[in-house]
Amino acid sequence: MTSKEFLTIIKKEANPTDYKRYLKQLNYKKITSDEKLAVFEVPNRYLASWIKSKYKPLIQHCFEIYDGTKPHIEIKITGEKKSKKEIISEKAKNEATESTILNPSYTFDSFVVGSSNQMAYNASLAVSEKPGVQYNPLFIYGGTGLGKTHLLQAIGNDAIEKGKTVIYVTIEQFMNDFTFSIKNKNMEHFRGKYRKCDVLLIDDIQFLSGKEQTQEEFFHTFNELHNAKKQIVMTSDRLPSQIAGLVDRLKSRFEWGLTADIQMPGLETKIAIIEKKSELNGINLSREIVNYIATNLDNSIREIEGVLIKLNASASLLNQEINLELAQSLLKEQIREKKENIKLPDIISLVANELNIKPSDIKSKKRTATVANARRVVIYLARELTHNSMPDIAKFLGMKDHSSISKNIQKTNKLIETDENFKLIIQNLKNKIIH
Ligand SMILES: Nc1ncnc2c1ncn2[C@@H]1O[C@H](COP(=O)(O)OP(=O)(O)OP(=O)(O)O)[C@@H](O)[C@H]1O
Repeated sequence: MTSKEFLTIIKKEANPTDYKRYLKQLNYKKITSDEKLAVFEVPNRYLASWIKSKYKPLIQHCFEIYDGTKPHIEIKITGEKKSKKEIISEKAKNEATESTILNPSYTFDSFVVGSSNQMAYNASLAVSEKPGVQYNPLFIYGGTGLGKTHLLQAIGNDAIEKGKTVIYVTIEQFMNDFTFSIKNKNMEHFRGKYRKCDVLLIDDIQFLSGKEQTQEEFFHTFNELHNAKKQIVMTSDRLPSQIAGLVDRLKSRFEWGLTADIQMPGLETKIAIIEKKSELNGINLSREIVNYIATNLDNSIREIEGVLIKLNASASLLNQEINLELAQSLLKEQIREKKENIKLPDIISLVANELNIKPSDIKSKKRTATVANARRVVIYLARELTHNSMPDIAKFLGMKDHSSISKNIQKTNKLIETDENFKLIIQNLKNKIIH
């Protein structure tokens, strides 16, 4: 993203007066190669601290919707130079202390409800009306980019308005905060912070997997809050029982309250979301374009949002109206680029990693149920997400001919229709490869 593109995006998202007076002066410099830190410059210290306190989440949101990254934001003063050591220690401190930064646009009002997310929405609303009373903990799960964080933060925004103390963190931030506190012998502060809030919101809890010490600490945090009837809400890309490397006592606790899933919405809800998002961003789209986007994108709402922003940015950079041709060419280009970037070995390593087998097993002659299943998933994803032909895929996997590829795909399609859990696994893998 260029600095100009960034300004076009944030202009649509921010309050117009704030944009004109302050945000326009943001100069986007670069994102680090690991996509973890985006650097901006502004002319003075006052502006830097104002933007940091008020607009950091929205700036992050712009990255998220534009290209699916979620970097930390650093705002430097033009011409100011910091030593590498200073930058690293600042980043560690930020990671450790950043919490309760909620995106103000993630509210219940801006969330479109349909059958795919009705239960999660109703449960979130009930929790925010009476925290700690019903559904404790609430565990929201589903594929990436389908609105879990949106609902989680809507609960937070609502609870803050009601005067509650809210902590929102990703489990990664909780972990960083924990290790930072151990290192600095500041556990009392850490425990005081997490065990004294009214509402604890934890995003992406699946990353607790395998982190034994953090699980132990989180177990005590959980118990303390639960005993005190404080609300806990977590999100995850899978059910607690499917998080490998999570101790049983946490698995069972996560299912004490309510688990509610979010699925990819059907066509009507997708249309309503596109209409809502374009209205919120002041983007004018004809019904024809809305339908076109809704029927052609079915991976995640984040992807749809990204397309809307890109469409708007291209129209404004080209100084033309948004029309169907522009939408078609943008989508075609996006699909082509994606397919070119996805390689068969990447699919194999991701599937192997997610399904807990060795990548070499997939190309081997092994026929155990786990390996055969993983191979089938690889074949399906390779066909869906790359330009490779069936003979290409067969050759790559060392299989006899393309008829076995086609049989595998038929079997996978059947499983997707009949097995909800399998469908979720496929959807998750697809999203992980695409984003
Ligand atoms: N039903 C909805 N109504 C309005 N906006 C939605 C809805 N579902 C998703 N979105 C939007 O889609 C974007 C992605 O959603 P969100 O970040 O909440 O996804 P997620 O499920 O938490 O994904 P991840 O697991 O990758 O973190 C957000 O900008 C959110 O506002």
